[in-house]
Amino acid sequence: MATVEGGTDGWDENQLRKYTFPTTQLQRMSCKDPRLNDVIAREEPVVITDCNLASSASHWSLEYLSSNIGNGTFSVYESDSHLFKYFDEKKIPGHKDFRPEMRRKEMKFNDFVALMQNPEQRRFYLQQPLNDTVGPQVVKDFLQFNWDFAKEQQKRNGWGPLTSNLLLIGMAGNVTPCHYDEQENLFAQVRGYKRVILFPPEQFSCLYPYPVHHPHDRQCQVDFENPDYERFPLFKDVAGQEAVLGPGDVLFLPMYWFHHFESLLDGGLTTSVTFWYKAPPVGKVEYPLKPQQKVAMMRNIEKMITEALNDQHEVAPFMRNMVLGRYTSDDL
Ligand SMILES: O=C(O)CCC(=O)C(=O)O
Ligand SMILES: [Fe+2]
Repeated sequence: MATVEGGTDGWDENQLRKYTFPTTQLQRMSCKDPRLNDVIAREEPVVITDCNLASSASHWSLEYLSSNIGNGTFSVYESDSHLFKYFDEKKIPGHKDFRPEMRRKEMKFNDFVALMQNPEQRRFYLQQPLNDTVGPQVVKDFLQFNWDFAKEQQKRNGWGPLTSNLLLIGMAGNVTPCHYDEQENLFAQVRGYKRVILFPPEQFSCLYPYPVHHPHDRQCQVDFENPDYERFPLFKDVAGQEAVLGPGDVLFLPMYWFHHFESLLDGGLTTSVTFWYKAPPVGKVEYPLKPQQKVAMMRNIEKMITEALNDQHEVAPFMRNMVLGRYTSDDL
């Protein structure tokens, strides 16, 4: 089989894309480190280096998967560029002029393998939740994930149920642009190297997520490769935390943290598996509110206004009327 697979023997700086904003290194910690539980409890991101969460999948090459993953269908995105900017298909009908930059195709795993071997300059990204169509060997690997570790974190932190394990197989250089999700995530890097850049929920105003009614809800509007500082002036103040995740690394990605992922340039394929958990139930509210609670509040208020107006074109003027000149300075 052609050597499109990612390696295991490291990476160098030239494989990272270049951006304008500063970053610091994200903390890395052993799962035996007594500080780890407190870090996760404080909802701080961390790279866990040795918890073997999905190590039983480390042999998931294309060849192995094509023989063992079964005959189910897989969602494979094709993009016009290296950017795979997610959109919510349910929100397109209200946005007649919306033209997604990527398309979803449903195919058998072997069709994806064929595309990987002869991509003809095209860009693809497989993103499919693991389900019960997988073959018995893959079920065995799945059962050997370190569920003890995952369940311990779920219990300790009061997370809700596991909702899905998304299998991601991406081509070198693919980018998932900056967005936030509404679930807790243990993100297991299985094969190849992926860089992640994170921004805390307090940087909401620097990152300018789309309106909630837009198909790109939860995604940042700012183009990291060519920021428009006139439209998005506070992007000048953004500062990230970054890490390169290699095989065996697990990122704890707290809910509402903004994240950008890139499969390293010239690094071959990358394979990752997410462990997404529902948020803990809302307990007793304590003040001051946490930044992520404020982001959740803004979403809820925006949703309520959008629903009540029943016409998304009315949302922007309504919000401007409410805020501009009345809440634009701290003096009043
Ligand atoms: O790995 C990627 O490209 C995107 C992953 C992601 O956005 C997530 O796990 O929430
Ligand atoms: Fe995400």
